[in-house]
This record gives sequence, structure tokens and C-alpha cells, in this order.
Amino acid sequence: MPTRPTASLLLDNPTISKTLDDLASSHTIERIWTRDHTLWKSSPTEIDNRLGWLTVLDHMQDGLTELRSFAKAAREARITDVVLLGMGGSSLGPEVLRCTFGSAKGFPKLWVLDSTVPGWVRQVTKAIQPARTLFLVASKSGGTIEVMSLFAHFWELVRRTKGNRGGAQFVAITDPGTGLEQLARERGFWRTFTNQPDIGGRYSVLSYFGLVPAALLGLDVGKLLSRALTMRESCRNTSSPKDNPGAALGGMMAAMAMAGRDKVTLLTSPALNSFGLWVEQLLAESTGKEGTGIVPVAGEPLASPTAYGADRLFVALRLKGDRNAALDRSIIALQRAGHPVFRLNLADRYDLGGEFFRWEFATAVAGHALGIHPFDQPNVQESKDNTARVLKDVETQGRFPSLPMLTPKQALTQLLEQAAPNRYLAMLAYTTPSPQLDASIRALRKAVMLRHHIATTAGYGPRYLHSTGQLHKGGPNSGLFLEFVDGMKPDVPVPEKFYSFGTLAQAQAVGDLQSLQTHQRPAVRIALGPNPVRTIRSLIAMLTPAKAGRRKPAAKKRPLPKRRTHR
Ligand SMILES: O=P(O)(O)OC[C@H]1O[C@H](O)[C@H](O)[C@@H](O)[C@@H]1O
Repeated sequence: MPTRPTASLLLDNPTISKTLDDLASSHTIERIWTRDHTLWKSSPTEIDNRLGWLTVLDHMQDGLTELRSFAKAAREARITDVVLLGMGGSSLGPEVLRCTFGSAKGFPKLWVLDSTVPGWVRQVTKAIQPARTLFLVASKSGGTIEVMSLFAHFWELVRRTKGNRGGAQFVAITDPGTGLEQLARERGFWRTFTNQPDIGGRYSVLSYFGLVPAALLGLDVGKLLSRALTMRESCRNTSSPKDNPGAALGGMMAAMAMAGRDKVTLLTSPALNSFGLWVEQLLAESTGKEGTGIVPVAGEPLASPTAYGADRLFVALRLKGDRNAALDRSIIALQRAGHPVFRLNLADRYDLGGEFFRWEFATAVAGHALGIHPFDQPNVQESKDNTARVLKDVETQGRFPSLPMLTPKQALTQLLEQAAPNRYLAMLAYTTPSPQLDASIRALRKAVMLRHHIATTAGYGPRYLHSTGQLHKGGPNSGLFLEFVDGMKPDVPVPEKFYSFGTLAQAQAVGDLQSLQTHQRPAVRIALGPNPVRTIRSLIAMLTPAKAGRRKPAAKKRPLPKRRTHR
């Protein structure tokens, strides 16, 4: 069953109705399906060769047998682990599938490695059995620096491992004619999945980029595709924007953004938590340009309605049968307080297939309504160029450019002095994730929400460069950027390169900071020091008012207070 919006009341809001009417009178839905590039821009550049996601499902259905037999062969080869090396659109869809479904019984464990931070690279390297691991090298362009550096590292690891099967342990997913395709041929990769070239990275989850990892996880790929197909047909055959599941969502997000509610805040059932990682890259990279855009807010801790400003639109994804009590309470409280909440109901996890397509369609619709080009990423290149320049300086001068050194507390204070309604704080963490670190970042987000009532986002670097990075620099100038950078020790060399992973990660952090500052975006950098969790906790303490002197315990025994509900 397709999932349906259940927030028709919200769609009757006059601002949204007006946008939906405009979409109807400009025949937006029909024109998407006839691939009319003038819907977005007068020139077809990077539009007419970026609409393959509308039809890729048919090709993937034809390729189902091939995908299944590939996954079967991987199982029969007794592969224990699959490590996906990719960035942005090539990694975040698989990461969502991994987090949402996990590996089916008897299928290998999937690792998605989209970082150059040495600690993270080392963690994955240590966790796998190199001789029994399959490496998926996933890159549309086939030349992304992170992916190629990671490939060099794991190629070397395999080469040094007793009993290795060389190139047979590697699989490429890429466009036709790329350097990666050639490399795969030269090094004797097990196989190459050649993707349709008319799909941009962030729209590629329902192509080989998402479905090869899905098959390796042991998912029922046919079922995932059939949910996507049902949604696609609803998005194709329903001409009224209000009833069209993708156009309704896209029109609503654009209308609300134009009316000042540009922070699309995802609330999800626990099992769907990771979905925000994929939505972030899709929405931010597609709409965050020309000084406008939608700011996706994912993974933010739930808070009471007063913690949120009037710049929010909430979208709740509710999975039937999940632990939904906290989510349901929040939805009710937010609605009662007058915040707009749009609800999407998923009958089971496979409905994610439909959601992927719905959000892709919605993003294309929102792009039209906002008057921007939803398929290019003009500001992503800047940070890459800055990284390359910083690396060059390191090579020639042997050091990084000097940056102002503030203590963590000074840096955060300086940044938060600029907190004001409609702004958001983006935390950009160049470090290795851990449950403790994730928890401390979430707690810091909550402290900022409660104290300053602004939206907060968080992303690991360099991952976010290929996701929200475009919006940070090209979108509305409302972000405050807090870079956390760890010491990158011990470092890991990149074979045959003058730079190590640590140098590359540092250069990416510095390069992006410079890009942000060039765009007059307030941005500061904090050294995480030897104990990142402790550093972040000190910032939380700074924002959290000290508890007033505790009362002495009462002499008389009082009845127990009612149980408080924590959010
Ligand atoms: O798949 P690749 O060519 O390696 O590209 C990875 C990523 O690179 C850039 O950041 C693009 O803006 C993303 O949309 C893309 O997903």
C-alpha cells in the first residue's frame, strides 16, 4: 500500500493552497513527466541529463534477477563483511538501508565508510577480516578524492593479506566511461555495475547505488522496488497537486519556506531515525542555492513546543508498530501549540522505497516553486578547490594555514552571540563517531534549542560536504557554523600520496571553513582535544544554567510525585 499524507488540514492552509494552485496552473506535474526543463531554468544544462530517476525503477526491475544472483554469489563466497566506499549520494542511501534493516540472517555485515578521519578509517579496517571482505567502490564520477583514497588504502590492505583474492574482492558502481570503470578493468574487479548516467548522485538510491548494497544486505529488493513503483505511479497519475503525494509534500515545503518556515524538521519513529541522513543530502543540495532553500533538520532531540521558533515545518514519519509513544506525544503537543505538522504513515520498513521516490519528486516540485535549479550543486566545488589548495600548501610549505585559536567556550560564545530567530546552528564534526559522542552532540543540540530557540543540525565531516555543504554556502545566510576537529592521531597514510588521511581531513575542514567565511557565514573552529566527549560536555555545561542550591531532603515522607515524561 502506498503511504499517504494524512495532514490534509495543513494543505488547506491558505499559503500552501495558493502554492498548490500555482503548481496546478503551471502544469508542474505533467511537465516533470514530459521532462520539460523550462520548469526550472531556461537552459537544459544539468537538467535534461539528470531526470533518469523518473524511470530508473523499470530498468532496476529488469535487473532484479541479476541483483539477486549477485547477492547469492557473495553469500556463497562466504563473505563476512561488505565495506562501501562512497560519499554523499553514493553512500547515504545505503547507510539508511543499513541502519533501517540491518543484514538479513546469513548475509554479510555492511560498513558504509564515508570519512577521511583516520580514527574512522582505522576502526573499519580493524573490524573486518580483510580476506573475507568485499569492497564496493561507489562513485558516479569515479574520481572523488575521499573514495579514491579509501580505495588505495583497502587495496593495499588486501594485497598484504594472506589468502587474498585481489581484484576479485572489489566491485565498482559507477557511470559509464569513468576512471573508476577503467580502474576496475585494469585491476580485475569482480564486477562493475554501470549505472544510468542521467541520474545525479543525490537521486540515485533507487538505482544500482542503493540497490546493490540492498541486495547484499539480503533485503527483498523486489518489494522495495514495488513500493517505489506504486508511489511513482501515484506521483505520475494524480494530476491534482493536493492529492499527488510528492507534489503535495514539495509544494507544502516550498510554500512554508517562502513564508519563513524554511526549517523542515523531521520527526521519526525510532526505526526510521537514519532516514534524515538521506533527506538532508537530497533537500539541502537540491534547494540550497541562490540565497534561498530548505534547511533540513534531522536527528534533533525532541523538545517541548516552546523550544521551537516560528521557522519550523515538522514532517513526521511514523512507522506502524514501532515504539511511537514519544513521537505521538510530540506531534500532539506541537499541533496544540500551533506548529504545522505533516504526517506520513509507513505500514512497514519497505515503505521506505515509496518514501525515497516521494521525496525525490517533492524536491523537484519544490525546486520549481522556489525558482531554483534542483539538479546542480554550484557551491560544492568551492570547498573541494579550497581543500586542494590547502593540500598544495601543505605539500609545498609543510604546514596548514594559521587559523585564529579560540578556546571552545570562547568560540561557542562568539558564535551564539549571533543567535536570533530564524537562524540555525550547524555542528560539523571532523571526528570518529561513537555512541557517547553522538549522545553528547545531541545533548548540545538540545541545550542550544532550549537556550536560544534556534534549529540545530549536525553532520560528520567530510560527509556533510557532500550533503548539506551546498546549502551552508549557497542557501539562505542564516547558518551559524561550529566546526569540531579532532587531532587526527594516530594518522593513517594514503598509499602513494604525499598526504595522509589526517592531512586530507584537516585540509577539508580548513577548506570548508574558508569557503563559509568567504560567503560571510559566521563560522568558528574548535579543537576537540584528546577527549572529544568531555570537550562537548563542557560546552553543554556552559549553556545549561547551574541548578539552584538543592533543597534539603524533607523530614516527612511525602507521597511519590507522578512519573514525569522525559522527551
Ligand atoms: O558519486 P560521486 O561522483 O563520488 O559523488 C559523490 C558526491 O559528490 C558531490 O558532493 C555531489 O555534490 C554529490 O551529489 C555526490 O553524491
